[in-house]
Amino acid sequence: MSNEKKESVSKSVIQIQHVNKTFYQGEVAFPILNDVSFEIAEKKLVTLMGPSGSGKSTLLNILSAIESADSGQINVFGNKLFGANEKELTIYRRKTIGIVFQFFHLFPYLSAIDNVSLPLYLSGISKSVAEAKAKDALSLVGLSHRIDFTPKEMSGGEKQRVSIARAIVHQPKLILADEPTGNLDSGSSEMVIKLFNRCVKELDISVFLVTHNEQIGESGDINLRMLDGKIINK
Ligand SMILES: Nc1ncnc2c1ncn2[C@@H]1O[C@H](COP(=O)(O)OP(=O)(O)OP(=O)(O)O)[C@@H](O)[C@H]1O
Repeated sequence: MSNEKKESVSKSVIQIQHVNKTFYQGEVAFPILNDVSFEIAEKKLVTLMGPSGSGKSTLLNILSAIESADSGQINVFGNKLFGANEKELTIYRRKTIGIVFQFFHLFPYLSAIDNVSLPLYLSGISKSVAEAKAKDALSLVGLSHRIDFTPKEMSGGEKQRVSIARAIVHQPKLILADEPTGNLDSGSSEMVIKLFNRCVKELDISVFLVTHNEQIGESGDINLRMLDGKIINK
């Protein structure tokens, strides 16, 4: 192996090798991921585009440890997901990743600061420390003036910024986002993408996002394309 090759492998923080996933309806098999392999270096904004049904969310759900692969190797920041037990996956979800959803998944009757601090609090951090960290995260996404507002009192863009604050509050290594701008107007979408770029450049958090938006899909450091359960560019 050349030095150059060694260097690129050692700096890869997402390594996916020969991943397969099939869903079944009764006896009928639907292969969704077909021998997916790729590697991503650290501190990158990665976009993933592809036609509806091509397997993007399935791949993201596997990286999020929401779904498991049928076979293959999945190594994310040193966490080997394939074959990991539930305890290891819980620690991975708590420490290594933050998730951002298209429809925010915030508690509608809790304030922004409670939405962001709750996961920390539930993981055993004291309420005062959790709230201090949540305030910092909300300040980072430009919502210091909205910490006591509930999602019901916020715009879509503000709600997505709260969910980004929740995703970064525990200082994860990787944000996984499924259509994070799919429910937003163009101004709010731009702000969300700018925030993700700041996560990469200022906080050293990698971002892996699925999008249907061509412009966003071209704007990453790495722009992957999926077709029929395969990554067709790397
Ligand atoms: N839990 C499941 N059980 C059965 N089939 C599933 C399951 N999850 C996804 N599928 C099927 O797998 C295929 C790929 O779904 P997936 O959500 O990964 O595609 P996608 O590329 O993200 O599509 P979209 O852009 O429409 O969100 C679809 O045909 C879907 O119906």
